[in-house]
Amino acid sequence: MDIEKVNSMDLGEFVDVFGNVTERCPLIAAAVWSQRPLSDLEDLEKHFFAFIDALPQSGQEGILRCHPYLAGSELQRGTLTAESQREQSGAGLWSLGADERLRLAELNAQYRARFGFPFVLAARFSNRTAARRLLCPSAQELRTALGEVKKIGSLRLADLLRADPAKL
Ligand SMILES: NC(=O)N[C@H]1NC(=O)NC1=O
Repeated sequence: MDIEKVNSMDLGEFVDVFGNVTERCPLIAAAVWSQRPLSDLEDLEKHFFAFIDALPQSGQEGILRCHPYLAGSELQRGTLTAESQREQSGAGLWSLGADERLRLAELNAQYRARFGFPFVLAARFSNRTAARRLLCPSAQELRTALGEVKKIGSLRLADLLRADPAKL
């Protein structure tokens, strides 16, 4: 997909295509649409991130709260968004053993209790040092978690832009 195609989309089409670049936050895509014409694909990503950065803390925490738990019940039930399902399954979270699933559920619960939003990690870049984030000061952790939201968004945008426009 090229930038001319992106700039030619009406609001409905744009939100259909880009509405889940930030998980369950189509409002961000709607806001980016009103910034057209976009100069290039980098500009598109920049507007998503600028919107997130400009939100008050309550809005930034709201974005994090729209994310599903990693390896949570939604993954088991198959009720995640298509993107999350792909990312979490691809990172092996679907096939965790019972012990690992329990350990992750405990970490998710501890993290949620400490920070007030779910633990967010770009699962496709996952590594096992992530549990250390539980020990971070809250302001630092909010920045880290939003950085993960942006990594997830970049990967989702890259997938969409690689996609054949004829299939969109
Ligand atoms: N909680 C959380 O990090 N969720 C996610 N991360 C990711 O890469 N896909 C998700 O659904």
